[in-house]
Amino acid sequence: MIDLTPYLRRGDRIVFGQACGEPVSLVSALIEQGGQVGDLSAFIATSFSGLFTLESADSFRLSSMGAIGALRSMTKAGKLQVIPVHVSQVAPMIAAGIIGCDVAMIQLSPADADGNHSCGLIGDYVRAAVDKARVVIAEINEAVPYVPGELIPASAIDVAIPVSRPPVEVAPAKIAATDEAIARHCAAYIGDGSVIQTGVGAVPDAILRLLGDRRDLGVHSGMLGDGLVELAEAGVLTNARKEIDTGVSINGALIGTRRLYDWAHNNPAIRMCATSYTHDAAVLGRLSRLVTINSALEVDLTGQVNAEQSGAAYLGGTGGQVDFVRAGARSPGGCSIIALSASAKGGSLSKIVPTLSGPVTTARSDVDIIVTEYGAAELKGQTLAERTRRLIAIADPAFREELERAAHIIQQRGY
Ligand SMILES: CC(=O)SCCNC(=O)CCNC(=O)[C@H](O)C(C)(C)COP(=O)(O)OP(=O)(O)OC[C@H]1O[C@@H](n2cnc3c(N)ncnc32)[C@H](O)[C@@H]1OP(=O)(O)O
Repeated sequence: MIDLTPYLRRGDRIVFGQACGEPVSLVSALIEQGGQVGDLSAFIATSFSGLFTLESADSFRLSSMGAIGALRSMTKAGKLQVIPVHVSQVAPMIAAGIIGCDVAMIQLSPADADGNHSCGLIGDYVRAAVDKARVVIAEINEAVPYVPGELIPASAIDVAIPVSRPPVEVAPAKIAATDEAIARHCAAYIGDGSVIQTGVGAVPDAILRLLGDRRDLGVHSGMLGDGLVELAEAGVLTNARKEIDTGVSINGALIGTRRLYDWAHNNPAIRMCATSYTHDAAVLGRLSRLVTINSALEVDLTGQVNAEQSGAAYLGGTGGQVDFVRAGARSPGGCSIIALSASAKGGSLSKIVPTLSGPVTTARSDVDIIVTEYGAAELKGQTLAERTRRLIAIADPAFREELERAAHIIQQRGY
């Protein structure tokens, strides 16, 4: 195991590459050795490695922009502090020193003939961390694909650690009947030439499976999963009609399995980008027919969306939701969809609620379309009363009467 202590100072603030770009060897070493250095803090946006546990939290203080993946249990135990921030703002905050970055710990592909390493599986805030850090420690993993796009020159790396081990993989989620029903309603908004932004998981995968008969789909997304490979191989994903990056799928994170990583290796049809490109309003504003699809925990009867907390429990995150909701809703011929199941906890809890139990992630003035397994509620430009009617129509039938009663009280009282 690499000895990190010569490179670290007491009180250092560390930024880790995230998701499947997590530098597993470096994180493991820091968990072992952090206590010897003392007073360390670290930021990571999401983690699927399983390395962050309640015990590992003793080595350094951890913060994140949400409670995604394995980070959820740490948030619950008070071992992880959440910074509410749009994905588009993480890199600028690192650059400005608001999210401290004395040390960048990242995972990269082997270098090309020009001495440049590909960011491989994660673009997003890696470059910002490299530019800001006093020390850049990079795990050079020969199992990481060389994905065209965001490159880090060898000269920017202070400590290069060669490793050879499979990078973190996230297996495709199991698709349930509810996911399929949600996907059908979402897919109705995706036509020939649409440009898709979506996350990874059961609903996005179910949507992609329904698009086999579309022509010339495009992608401009914060992340891509295995589901995209099939569409690309079937000739459906051509990016041919995009106004910018024609012929190329734009993304900031590959979250999937070896199948996706092999497909992306040296593939000119995909570009790994920083969030300053994937989530930037000016870039997104140049795309027509952009359909953005994100998820949530709750939606209230006026269309306010909560993707972060259920009561005191932090379960999700702000993510790129607002960046993409605004972009989709403004894109000519495009739209933005918030897709969620109508109920949680085995049907015992409605996700369409009179009042949110947590914060507003997407404002009702930004919201466009809400989809559940019972249909789509188009809210943009609708009055509060009409929104309430449309949202109750897509709520779980078991809760509709209760929601009608609550709506009546809200309407008498005034919204
Ligand atoms: C690489 C990058 O770009 S980083 C950006 C990462 N993305 C984000 O941060 C986006 C933020 N969004 C999210 O975190 C997710 O989409 C969520 C949390 C909003 C929804 O996640 P999903 O997994 O689709 O929701 P799902 O319905 O499966 O519920 C997840 C859990 O929350 C619980 N839950 C969901 N809704 C509710 C609710 N209204 N009340 C209570 N609990 C709820 C579920 O029971 C489930 O719990 P379990 O895991 O113990 O079974």
